[in-house]
Amino acid sequence: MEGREVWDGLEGRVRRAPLASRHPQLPLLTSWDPASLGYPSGRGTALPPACLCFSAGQEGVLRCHPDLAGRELQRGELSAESQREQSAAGLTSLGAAERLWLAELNAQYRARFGFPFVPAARLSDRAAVPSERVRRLHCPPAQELSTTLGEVKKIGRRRLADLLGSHAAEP
Ligand SMILES: NC(=O)N[C@H]1NC(=O)NC1=O
Repeated sequence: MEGREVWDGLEGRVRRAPLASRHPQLPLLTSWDPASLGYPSGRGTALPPACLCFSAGQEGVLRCHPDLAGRELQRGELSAESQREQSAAGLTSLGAAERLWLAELNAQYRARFGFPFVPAARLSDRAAVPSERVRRLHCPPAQELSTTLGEVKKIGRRRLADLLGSHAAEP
């Protein structure tokens, strides 16, 4: 199957599926590897709209992500996917003190790097999130950008696997 056909087959589902909170296709498209889903690889460039999102820049992709246990969660504005992921990490049931502490860490992180702290929440938990954030706060910016893009790929891969009912999300 050609990449174009793969895209045509997926497009309807992708358009309907919010794979990021505010910009539906971004994490999916940053992470889409046809081979991981059993499609032929090496055809990525045949997925035309897929690359357009990069015009926003890599940091732009990261800024689409809501803070963990942040304002969107408090206001009930998370996408169903983010809600599930943050819930899986135990972040939807924090006490007020813990929430305030995380908000402070979020703010410090964003002030240093210019984008939100993004871990794949489904692979983390309530204890690991703050300690990982403290650790990453001290990383060099270029390394942190690369780490964060890697996390976005993990999020997108898992959301896509959910969407397709696939178990091809590892790692
Ligand atoms: N900031 C951040 O990591 N947001 C997210 N991560 C994740 O797995 N789901 C999110 O909403």
